[in-house]
Amino acid sequence: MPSSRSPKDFFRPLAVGAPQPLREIPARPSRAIHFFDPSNEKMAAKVPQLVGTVDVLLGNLEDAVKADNKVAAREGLVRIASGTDFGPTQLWTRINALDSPWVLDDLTTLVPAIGDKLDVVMVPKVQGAEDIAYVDRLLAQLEARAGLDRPILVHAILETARGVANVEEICGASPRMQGLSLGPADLAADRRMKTTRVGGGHPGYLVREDPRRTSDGVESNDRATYQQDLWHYTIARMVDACAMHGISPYYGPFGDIGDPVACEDQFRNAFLLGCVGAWSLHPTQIPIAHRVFSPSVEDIRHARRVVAALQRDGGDGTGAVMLDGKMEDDASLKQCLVLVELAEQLSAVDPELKEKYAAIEVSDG
Ligand SMILES: CCC(=O)SCCNC(=O)CCNC(=O)[C@H](O)C(C)(C)COP(=O)(O)OP(=O)(O)OC[C@H]1O[C@@H](n2cnc3c(N)ncnc32)[C@H](O)[C@@H]1OP(=O)(O)O
Ligand SMILES: O=CC(=O)O
Ligand SMILES: [Mg+2]
Repeated sequence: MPSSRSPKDFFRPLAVGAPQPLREIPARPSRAIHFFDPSNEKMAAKVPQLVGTVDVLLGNLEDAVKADNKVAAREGLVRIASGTDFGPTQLWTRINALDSPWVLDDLTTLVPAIGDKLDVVMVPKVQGAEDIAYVDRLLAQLEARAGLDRPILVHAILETARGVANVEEICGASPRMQGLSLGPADLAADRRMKTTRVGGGHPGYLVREDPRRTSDGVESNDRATYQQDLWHYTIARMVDACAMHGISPYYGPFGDIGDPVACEDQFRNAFLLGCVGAWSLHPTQIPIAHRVFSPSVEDIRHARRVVAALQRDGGDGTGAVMLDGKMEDDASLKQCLVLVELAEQLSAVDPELKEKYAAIEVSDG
């Protein structure tokens, strides 16, 4: 709960006539948040065919859209959203930064025109709870004027040092908060990190094995090195802050479009640490994110076996059992239930996965 609003006011609409804030953020699958530039005709033309093949389509208005194209991008998004039936696919937008000359027009144009279709507004370069409070109030006023019956949710990008320092208060700043994404490119610049890439690792960020002496006492130069994850600390902080506030963490962009293997590794690290999805910048990154952020058949088989073992013969999930030589108890059951519930949510939107998960046979023992 943020300190700026008293608990009794936290779930009150911030404008007369605005929709009632949600008490719980619905866990809708969002394995890939696919970015497109609505001012780019080729990309825009691809949007209708991407509907149904990706969990989230995001019309990007901020970085990567040329300053001269900001108005065209905003208008393009209104046109695309008005003319497209998004079916099961969510529609998000990334507005311009709060100190930019475009953001006010972004919100005052989009909410009346397509507010009924917009699920989430992504806000870049969020520094603290005050940024979320500003967007929260403005959205409430615009929703009230537009007569919307459900609140538009807010997603913040974690891409400034101050934002990272304030991550907990950002997550708890509004009942609209849906999630956070790591923004490694802006964050690296803001922190004055000495990297030049958009996400991913760096060969210089490593640990080296200790020197080894051969039997005749000579030091071997053959020392293994292990590249480390530059983003581990920030992702871990983000995951904890999001879990504490019941919202979702995401890895952001992976700029090396031509390296799907490293992209998959970076996404998987985020998945294992607790993230629910990542950004896709190019159509080739959509299947990578969908694959990584969907638990494997093997993991679901194991998870169901643990659940079955602890609930066998009317068991209530407490106590300890042995399965394949390993101890399973209340805590491992909870981990397995995370995967089982995720498989159920994904089955509701992905018929191929539904079939795969449904075909899993769980053996006894
Ligand atoms: C770094 C911090 C951040 O803020 S990251 C988020 C902001 N950046 C973005 O949103 C970038 C989005 N992606 C892009 O601009 C492009 O994919 C980039 C990376 C420039 C590559 O484009 P391009 O050289 O055209 O790729 P390509 O020739 O392989 O494209 C093949 C066909 O696919 C299309 N395409 C490309 N990207 C998208 C996309 N994101 N969504 C929909 N369609 C896309 C291309 O237009 C091209 O189409 P066609 O086959 O020629 O008709
Ligand atoms: O907006 C994303 C980033 O990495 O910067
Ligand atoms: Mg950024």
